[in-house]
Amino acid sequence: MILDGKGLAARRLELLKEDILEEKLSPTLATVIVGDDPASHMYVRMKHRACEQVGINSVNVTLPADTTTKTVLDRIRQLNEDPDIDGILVQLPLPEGIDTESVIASINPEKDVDGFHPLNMGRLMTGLPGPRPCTPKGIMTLLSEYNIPTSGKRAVIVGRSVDVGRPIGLLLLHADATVTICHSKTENLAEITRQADILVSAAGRAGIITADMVKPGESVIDVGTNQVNGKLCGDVSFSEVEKIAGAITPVPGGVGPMTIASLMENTADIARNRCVHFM
Ligand SMILES: Nc1nc(=O)c2c([nH]1)NC[C@@H]1CN(c3ccc(C(=O)N[C@@H](CCC(=O)O)C(=O)O)cc3)C=[N+]21
Repeated sequence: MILDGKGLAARRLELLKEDILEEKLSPTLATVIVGDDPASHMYVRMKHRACEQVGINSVNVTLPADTTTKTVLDRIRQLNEDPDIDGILVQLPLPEGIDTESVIASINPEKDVDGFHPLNMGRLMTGLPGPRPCTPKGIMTLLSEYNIPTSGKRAVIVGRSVDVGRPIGLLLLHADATVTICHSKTENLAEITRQADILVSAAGRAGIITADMVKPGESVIDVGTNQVNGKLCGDVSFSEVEKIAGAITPVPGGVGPMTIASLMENTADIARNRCVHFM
């Protein structure tokens, strides 16, 4: 079965649009992009398009690639203090020379739509409510909407990034999965991935998940967004793994659109709660 992230995300955006109207919310998302990386600009444009679709206002701040960390921090302070801004998203990766950790830590945690602020990472770790990182949240929505069980199941994650690998591990753990996080130093990777009921690949290496690494019936979630000869492809060798997996997400059309849907949901949640729910 192919897991249709694109279709599910579209349905969720429709529902969110109705909720925003009914609840008379007027959320505003601010995006901050530093430099001129074409992929980053494309992603930010997609986020603004989604905002338009659901009735979220959006503003963008673009800073030149040679901006100093201090200038980025100053702009974020302005957005933090602006009562008209509900959510702040700093598009990653930031150009070399900018202190990403300080930038993320400077975002008001109440406006942190990505859930990347250390306080919100702590809330995720402990299971307290808070905004959850968008890609992991989108994956959990996809699993639950397709009734793919997690409780007692073996989840194997390939990749230990702070934005995907680690937080999806925690969300799956909170959902009572038995979680293994693999990475570039893992020995006998195929042996481990073959034991999974749910395999999440967030390694960022095209084609690293091959048919021999997947057991029949396994659910395979592909987070890869790799450019290969100008074409977007995932971490999974789709054509061979599709025949073995019980369920699999395509790239494009799988996790990517769910990430954007989660971002819209987080932005609306922040507008609803405004310092209440997350504290
Ligand atoms: N602060 C921050 N938050 C992020 O959430 C964040 C980020 N920085 N930096 C980059 C990554 C990447 N990311 C994607 C979002 C949507 C698609 C997506 O919708 N992709 C489409 C295809 C797009 C295409 O056609 O190229 C799909 O998979 O179907 C992909 C990747 C969010 N990220």
